[in-house]
Amino acid sequence: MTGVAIRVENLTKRFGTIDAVVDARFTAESGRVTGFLGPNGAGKSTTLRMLLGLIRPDAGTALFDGVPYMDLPAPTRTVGAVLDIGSAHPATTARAHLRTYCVLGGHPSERVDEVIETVELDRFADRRIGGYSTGMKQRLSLATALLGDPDVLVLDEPSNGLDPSGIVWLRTFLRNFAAAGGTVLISSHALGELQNSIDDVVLIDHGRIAWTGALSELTTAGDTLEEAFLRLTTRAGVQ
Ligand SMILES: Nc1ncnc2c1ncn2[C@@H]1O[C@H](COP(=O)(O)OP(=O)(O)OP(=O)(O)O)[C@@H](O)[C@H]1O
Repeated sequence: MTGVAIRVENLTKRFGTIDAVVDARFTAESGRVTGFLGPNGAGKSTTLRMLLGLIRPDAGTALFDGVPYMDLPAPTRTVGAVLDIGSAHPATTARAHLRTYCVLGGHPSERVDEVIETVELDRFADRRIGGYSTGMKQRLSLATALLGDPDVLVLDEPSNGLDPSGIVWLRTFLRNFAAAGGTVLISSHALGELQNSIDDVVLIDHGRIAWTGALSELTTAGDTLEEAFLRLTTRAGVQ
């Protein structure tokens, strides 16, 4: 992998009277797993959506190796994203879904079988997605993100619905992805699990970045990630 850092500078988004994200700055480095944490309504999804060009910021930039997502020459080869597991058509199979996205992304057709194997979806690949459990949908979403063999993964709550073995599998997968030089930005509320999975922390609260740095610095005082999170965030994140 080529080592693509994510740099967010002064990112700002307002919805009517709600300051969803205010002047956010942080980086996610290659070779590291960065946890993007914050209470409900803190601005995580809004930030990730701006990062991926799904909504336009009022101000600021989000760059992948210096380039906005929309200007990347082959975005799905640079960034694999999992934001919404509900978008696949229920009547189609995982294999057909992946074939469609493979063609759309201009990726070699062998990638379909490869990603099915990577996310261990082999047994379910020819079943209709409508009958999938949440965990199976999560694996399919990740498989879709991996089709372009990207350098960066941007994942919103990827462990939701995974069973314990799925959680261990995801943690190992993300650690190996980063060890190979990949960049991972992962949003989650599963703090106990994240403590075992991440290197760096970006904490957002009420739309503002409350803390960034290495997990080891955040927990130097013997705090768990959960204790540090509760110390640094206000009780009710929802605005
Ligand atoms: N399309 C929208 N229109 C109006 N308000 C929005 C919109 N999207 C987000 N918001 C508001 O912006 C704020 C930040 O929401 P966001 O979804 O980014 O938070 P979050 O940190 O991802 O929350 P959660 O952990 O609950 O998923 C919230 O107050 C939310 O209600």
